Amino acid sequence: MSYSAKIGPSILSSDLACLGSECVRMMECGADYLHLDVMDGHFVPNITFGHPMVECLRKCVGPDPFFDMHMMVSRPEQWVAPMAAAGASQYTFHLEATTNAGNLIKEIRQSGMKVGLAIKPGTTVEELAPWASQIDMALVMTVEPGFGGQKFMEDMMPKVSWLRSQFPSLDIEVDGGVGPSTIHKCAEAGANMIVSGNAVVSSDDPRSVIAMLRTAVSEAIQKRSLDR
Ligand SMILES: O=C(CO)[C@H](O)[C@H](O)COP(=O)(O)O
Ligand SMILES: [Fe+2]
Repeated sequence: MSYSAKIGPSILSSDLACLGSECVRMMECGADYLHLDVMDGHFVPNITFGHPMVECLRKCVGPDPFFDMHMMVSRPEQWVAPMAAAGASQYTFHLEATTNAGNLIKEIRQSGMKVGLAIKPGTTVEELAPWASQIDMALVMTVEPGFGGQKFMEDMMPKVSWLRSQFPSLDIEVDGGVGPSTIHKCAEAGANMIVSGNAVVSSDDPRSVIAMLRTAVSEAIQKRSLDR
C-alpha cells in the first residue's frame, strides 16, 4: 500500500482578496497540499481565477507547497503550458471536458506536472477506469462542481470503493462537502486525498480540523492494511 493520507484545503471559500496569506495560513496549519479551484464560467457556472493568480501564489508561498489545480474549464488543453509555467504541481482536468484524454495526459506529463483526472457526479467510474493506470490521481466529485459550501453526496462513495478495490495504490481524492461529519464515509470507502473547503477555511481552529481529517484517513488506511 503506497498511498498516504493527505489533506488539501480548498481556498475557494476564503477571503479572495487575501489568497496569498490564506495559502500561507493553511500550510502553517498543517495542510499537506493546496487545492486550487479554477473555473471558467463555461464548464461550470462560476468564475474564479487563472494562471496569473497561480504565478502570484507560487511567489508568495515559495517552491515547496504542492498545488493541485482543479481545472473546471472547457478545453483544458489550452491551459497546460501556462499552468506549468506558473508553478502548478498537478493538473487535474475533467474527463467530461475533453475528447482526447490520452493526449492530454501525455501533454501534462511532458510539461512536468503530475496528472489528476476528475469525474462529475453524473459520470460513471467505469468511464475513468481505462485511464487509471496512466494518471497519478483520480478525483471523485462529491458535489456538482461550481461552488463551495454544498452538501456532500454520499451516493458517490461506491465509486471510491470500486476504484480502491481495482487500483490499490492509486491516489484517490474526494472534493465537495467534506469535513469532520463526512470524512469517515470517505476514509472507509478508500479516499486518501481529501479536499476540504468550508469546513477548514471557515473554522476557528483549522489546525485541529486538518489534524482530525488526517487521523480519520490514516486510521482507515491502517485498518485496510491489517485486513488484507
Ligand atoms: O471544486 C470545488 C467546487 O466545485 C471545491 O473544491 C469544493 O467545493 C470545496 O469546497 P467545500 O469543501 O466547501 O465543498
Ligand atoms: Fe475543487
